[in-house]
Amino acid sequence: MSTATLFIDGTWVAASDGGTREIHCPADGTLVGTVSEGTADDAVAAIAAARSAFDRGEWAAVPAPERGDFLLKVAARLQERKAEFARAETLDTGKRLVESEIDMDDIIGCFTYFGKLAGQNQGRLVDPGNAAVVSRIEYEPVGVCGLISPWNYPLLQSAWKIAPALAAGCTFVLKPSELTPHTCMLMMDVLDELGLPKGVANLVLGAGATVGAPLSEHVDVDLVSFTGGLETGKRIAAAASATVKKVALELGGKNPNIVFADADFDAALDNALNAAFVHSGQVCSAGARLIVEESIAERFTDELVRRAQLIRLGGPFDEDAETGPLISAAHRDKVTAYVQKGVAEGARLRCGGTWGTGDLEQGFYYTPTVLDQVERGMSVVVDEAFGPVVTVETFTGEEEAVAIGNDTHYGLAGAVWSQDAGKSQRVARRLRHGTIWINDFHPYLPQAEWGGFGQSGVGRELGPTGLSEYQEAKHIYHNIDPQVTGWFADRKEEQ
Ligand SMILES: NC(=O)c1ccc[n+]([C@@H]2O[C@H](COP(=O)([O-])OP(=O)(O)OC[C@H]3O[C@@H](n4cnc5c(N)ncnc54)[C@H](O)[C@@H]3O)[C@@H](O)[C@H]2O)c1
Ligand SMILES: C[N+](C)(C)CC=O
Repeated sequence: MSTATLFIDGTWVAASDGGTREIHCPADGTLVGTVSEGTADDAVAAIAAARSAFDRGEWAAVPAPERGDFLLKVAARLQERKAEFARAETLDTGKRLVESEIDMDDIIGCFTYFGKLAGQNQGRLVDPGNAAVVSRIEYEPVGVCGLISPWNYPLLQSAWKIAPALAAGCTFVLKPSELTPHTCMLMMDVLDELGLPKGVANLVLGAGATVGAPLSEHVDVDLVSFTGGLETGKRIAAAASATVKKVALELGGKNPNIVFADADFDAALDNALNAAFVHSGQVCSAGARLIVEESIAERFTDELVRRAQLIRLGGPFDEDAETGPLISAAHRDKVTAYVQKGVAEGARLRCGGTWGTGDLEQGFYYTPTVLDQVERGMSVVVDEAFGPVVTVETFTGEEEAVAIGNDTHYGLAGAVWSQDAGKSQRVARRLRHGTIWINDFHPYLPQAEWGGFGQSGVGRELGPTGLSEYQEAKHIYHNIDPQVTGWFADRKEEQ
């Protein structure tokens, strides 16, 4: 691709200062491509294009069912180009090709879901209790949206924003992570080739503080929807408050995976590995906090450690590999320091805690890590690792399981493993997290809301609420038989 990789007002342009950035595959350091490194001026130009397109009203005026049809065409085109997209995602992130293919299926499912939902909510009539009044609620697009996404699921997390924004009739400026831009560029290509009016979809690339910040600060942006880390989320919410923007935040998690003694042992164990180590733990909902009932804890942990040591690390196209690298050297340093701090605080390192060796030295591999003998309050129990690190805590009985599972400032997701349906349901209801799986881990559905309690975020993506985030409810109250109210007397005779 050329370095004209910003998409502003329907045109591919280079950064205004000619800046570029090389993207390297984290699995082996190979050069994937060179893209434009946008400036703050580029972000402001993209906002202006989105504002002008919104104010012209072309996209919002398209009837909602037809906007939905457009999303269904996007889904069909993504299906046709699935292999190209999956390969690009894998090269940018280092994740296994099969994972990128699964992500593509989820992305296609997301566009299909919002495509069908778009035409379904045409407002509602309200009974005003007065025969002379027609009162109705209409849902209008919120306006210009700033969409900021992370590197772990670059297109998927962007799709969760793009699809409902377009369904609602909004215009947007998308800013993906500077580390993983390629699939978002391909997405703009699809939207453009399918004829989305110019200025409706805009893409800026570059560092968060430079091209991301204007999306939360600029007065012409009506909503900022952000997925990423807690500290960045706080900065975005604070910046957005100056113009009272709507803010949607999808942040991190420290997600409890609670295993009762009466769980199906093999299924719980296998899923505990998935929960913690899929995508090398770079998943917001990773089950990084394993909480096991005391009576089975030793056997469960021993087996977890044995199995974790068998996990095969490797590059995205290595068919024997089961999980891949971390995203960058800087991130691997962060995970390394995180584990070292935990050990210094008293956690016992049962396995992992090392970098990949041999061929893996070309990439940013970190071995699956299990820490036990941890205490509530230790940094490894409180903070998100966002790497292949799981801590093991123990409990006795339901009360303690719930207390430990809720002992976090986050509240994104969690799981309960038990063959006692009543107990699982009771515990699930009491856990303060946005998603609870019972006897499963990780599935998410486009038709089910996703988001966090506590400091895991504000608002919801997916499901009907995921569309409402991009809409304003307007009440139109029509008095068809206006009368003089007589509230203020007409004192003509006194004048
Ligand atoms: N809740 C969810 O659904 C969900 C999903 C995926 C990832 N996450 C979270 O994302 C985090 C990992 O992603 P990350 O490292 O890319 O996060 P990050 O916060 O570092 O970056 C996310 C995005 O924000 C941009 N950004 C950084 N500073 C900015 C600023 N000042 N203004 C505007 N934009 C700015 C970045 O360039 C990037 O595009 C983890 O904490 C993970 O849990 C959450
Ligand atoms: C939301 N999810 C699970 C797809 C990705 C989180 O990092």
